[in-house]
Amino acid sequence: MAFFILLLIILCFLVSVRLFLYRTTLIYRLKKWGHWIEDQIHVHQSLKVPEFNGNNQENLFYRKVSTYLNSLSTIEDSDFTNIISGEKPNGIVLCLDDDQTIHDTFLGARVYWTNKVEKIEEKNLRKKTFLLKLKKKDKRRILQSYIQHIFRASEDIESRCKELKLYMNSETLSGDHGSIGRWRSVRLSHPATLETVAMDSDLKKKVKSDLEAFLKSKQYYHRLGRVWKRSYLLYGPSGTGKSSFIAAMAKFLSYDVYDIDLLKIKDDSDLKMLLLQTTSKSLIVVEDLDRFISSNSKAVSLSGILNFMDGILNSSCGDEKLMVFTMNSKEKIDPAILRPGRIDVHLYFPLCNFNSFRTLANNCLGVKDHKLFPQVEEIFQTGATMSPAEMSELMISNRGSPGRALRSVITALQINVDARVASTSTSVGGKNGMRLHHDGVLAVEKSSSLAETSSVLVMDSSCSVPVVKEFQKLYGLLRMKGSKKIGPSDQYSGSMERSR
Ligand SMILES: Nc1ncnc2c1ncn2[C@@H]1O[C@H](COP(=O)(O)OP(=O)(O)OP(=O)(O)O)[C@@H](O)[C@H]1O
Ligand SMILES: [Mg+2]
Repeated sequence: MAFFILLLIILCFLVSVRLFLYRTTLIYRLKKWGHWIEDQIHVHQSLKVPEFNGNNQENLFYRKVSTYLNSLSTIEDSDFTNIISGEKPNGIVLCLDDDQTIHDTFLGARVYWTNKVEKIEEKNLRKKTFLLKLKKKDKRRILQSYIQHIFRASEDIESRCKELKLYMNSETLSGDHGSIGRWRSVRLSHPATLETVAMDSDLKKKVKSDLEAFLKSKQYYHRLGRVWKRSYLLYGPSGTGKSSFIAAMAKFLSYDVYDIDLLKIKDDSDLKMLLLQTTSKSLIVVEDLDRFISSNSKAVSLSGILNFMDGILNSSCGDEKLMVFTMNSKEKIDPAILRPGRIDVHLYFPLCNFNSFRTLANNCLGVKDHKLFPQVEEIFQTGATMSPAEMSELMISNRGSPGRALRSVITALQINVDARVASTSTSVGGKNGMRLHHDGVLAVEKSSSLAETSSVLVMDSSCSVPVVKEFQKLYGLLRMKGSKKIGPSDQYSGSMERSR
């Protein structure tokens, strides 16, 4: 009997010790000391994974390690860490703090990762490196397969929750000799998709299949000894969807976007440095190239731009890149810029026609057909037109009533016709077409007419100024009416975010 009582007392004691250990930090401290003692008796080796390599190119392995470490459960159990908001609403993501160390185990070996950050105050830069520390005896056994494991795990995570990024280049700081960390990124949140951009449906199909063919042709490009890249020129009047189309292409391909602001570039070598830091599977965008060229900026030379377009520079930092240039007009552009090989696909973005009107009516008003459609079609046949941006603005501000929205479109088109009739400018009628270039490259060219019509509308001040004024009056009127019915809480700015 006494034996059983003794056993019970011992059991109770052990349970209370266990409870005590687990309810306090004691067990945690004991484990930590155990690991510390073990670490002291082993020889360790350290390996650095810097963010940039010697040529200031981004080290792709650094990004993989970052994705991998931020997904480890040990980051959750660490003493402290950073919490940032994730892509999903109310979602959070944990990420390592500066100089924070966490551990990982692989094939029974314990390794340590430290997020080393060196601040260079005068250049306002942060030099980042991941430091891997592991036992020398484990190195030969696990290192190769551990690195493979990191690649596989990070690719898996990236494909599961790929969040597209929009990178923008920042100003060069005076005295800055490198371009480390000049790209600033935000989440690509532009809502446009290839489905929502109003565009001729055959053309959209051709662009889609061109993009898909590009994705599949890695072997082909390599066999030809060519850099795996493709260049698009998107040109057309303002507000016709060029920037929206870039965002749509990025989403379709699942590519990040690097939006290069040439005005923030110091010289040709600065442009080269920035390009070296772009990653593969990305869209490299230069908006309003015509405006930059006509500004006669001395910072970037024509040969700097041509080299960039040739993709020579990019070949050293991984390929699978799509370059996109936008222009309002390519008329005054040096033909060297536009030659095949530099620009593979020319895509013209026209002002609205009846088909694009139908797509916009469906997108903005949810209306596939309406009794006012024949009237709209008739007025388009007289040569009236306006940009999709203006048309969608009218529809969105009157979205409470499709009938009112369509009437406002008819009135705006009528104003446009009247202004054109009043104008002394002459324009020729016709249609836009798409054609295949002699080298088999898909090209959509503005053929004579509507393109001419649009250039008269956009560029001839004698008619565009009254049109703009009339539109402003009309928008004002419609907004007032709209706001009375819809109410202030339902106001909508009507303009989509630009992809910059
Ligand atoms: N083809 C289109 N289909 C759908 N929406 C369009 C289209 N064109 C323009 N829009 C709408 O008009 C707005 C402006 O378009 P966007 O910025 O893409 O035009 P852009 O051609 O890049 O103009 P800019 O030459 O002035 O930069 C966007 O919010 C977009 O919703
Ligand atoms: Mg634009």
